[in-house]
Amino acid sequence: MSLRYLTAGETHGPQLTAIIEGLPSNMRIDFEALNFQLHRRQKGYGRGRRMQIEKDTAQIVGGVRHGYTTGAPVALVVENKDFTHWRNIMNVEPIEGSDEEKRRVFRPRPGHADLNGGLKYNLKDLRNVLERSSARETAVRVACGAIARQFLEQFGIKIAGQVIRIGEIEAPPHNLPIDELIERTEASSVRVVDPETEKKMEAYIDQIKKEGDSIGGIVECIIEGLPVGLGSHVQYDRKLDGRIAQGVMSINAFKGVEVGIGFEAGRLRGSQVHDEIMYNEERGYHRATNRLGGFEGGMTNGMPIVVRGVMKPIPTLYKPLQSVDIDTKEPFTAQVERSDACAVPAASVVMEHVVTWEVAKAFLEKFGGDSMEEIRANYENYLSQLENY
Ligand SMILES: Cc1cc2nc3c(=O)[nH]c(=O)nc-3n(C[C@H](O)[C@H](O)[C@H](O)COP(=O)(O)O)c2cc1C
Ligand SMILES: C=C(O[C@@H]1CC(C(=O)O)=C[C@@H](OP(=O)(O)O)[C@H]1O)C(=O)O
Repeated sequence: MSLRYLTAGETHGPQLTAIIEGLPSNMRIDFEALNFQLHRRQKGYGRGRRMQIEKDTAQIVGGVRHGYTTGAPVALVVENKDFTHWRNIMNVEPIEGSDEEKRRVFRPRPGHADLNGGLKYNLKDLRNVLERSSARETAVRVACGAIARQFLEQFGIKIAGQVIRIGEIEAPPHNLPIDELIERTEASSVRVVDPETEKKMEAYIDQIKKEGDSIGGIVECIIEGLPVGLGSHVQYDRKLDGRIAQGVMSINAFKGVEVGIGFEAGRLRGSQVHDEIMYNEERGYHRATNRLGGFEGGMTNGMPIVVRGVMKPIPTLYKPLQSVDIDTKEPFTAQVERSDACAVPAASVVMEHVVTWEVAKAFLEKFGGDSMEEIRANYENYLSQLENY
């Protein structure tokens, strides 16, 4: 059985819930490290008032005893502190009351799931769509990814993320080692390494917000320390780069994904793109460059994985866009819900964990076992196979 999870819960409901299946037994869970990742997702310049209300922590309610997994499904919940303000609106019982009291949404917001979901599920209160389509759900996706991260870290694998662009402001390229990249982006309000860029991005977000507008950007995830051969060329749905792309595209507001130099590969010649193969005693097989972002044939090639995703601007604007009232069919401006102006730094943390999840899943498929001990033995055996190749 491969690693998988499902989530449930509404953005203004009592909590978000996730069930993870397929984790091995005897894996230590570091609760502090888990909550640190949730905290990282909440930070970031440009977020709205909701993030001041929430104090995300994951409570594990199944599958872990005395700090170690048992091999049973792991269940976890993240509370919505904001629920206290929405208790009546979100009530599962039928309630009397006007549309206003129920906060019924009937003017769909362009760029959101509102209208498509209303039509598809035959829901006349679009709140029944937006409650679930909200990116609030990414809190538990990060929690699941944070557990996957702890699993991979036990094999010396390191994961970093950074913001590459917010609107017109691009972060200058750098060649920092991964530990320094992690340290520098952690200290930045917009998850960049360069303090000058940080200042520019903050001022830019302030300006966009003042104009009642929103802005998107580009984020990058890097994973180092992976062995050759995660994923497979033999079947379309085993190609790990393909699975990562699906994961990234499933994040709210993500409109594109690229691996390594990505779309740039359409402009360059073969001699400028492919990574030449080298060998020496110390490193074994390796590549002179890493333009293909750690993948050939849907498999890892031992170089760091480099994945980028593009996030569109937040759809809810304080100067709302044209829409239609679903009762009267009259033109109207869309309903304004409280909103972020820019969530690109937060989205970079989400993307890290989504990519990490796919990598952990592929790792378990390759070295699968029911306990950490069994997986470690399989892993070491494979490493010696590689060494003797
Ligand atoms: C971390 C994060 C925070 C977000 N915050 C908001 C927000 O405050 N307001 C909003 O309108 N959209 C926000 N979004 C984007 C919407 O959730 C998303 O655009 C919407 O659900 C429609 O999905 P789609 O853009 O993938 O088609 C956020 C997305 C992410 C990843
Ligand atoms: C709650 C989160 O993000 C939310 C994502 C979101 C959306 O439409 O996607 C809309 C906003 O929700 P609200 O209308 O309650 O302010 C964001 O705050 C979160 O990231 O935890």
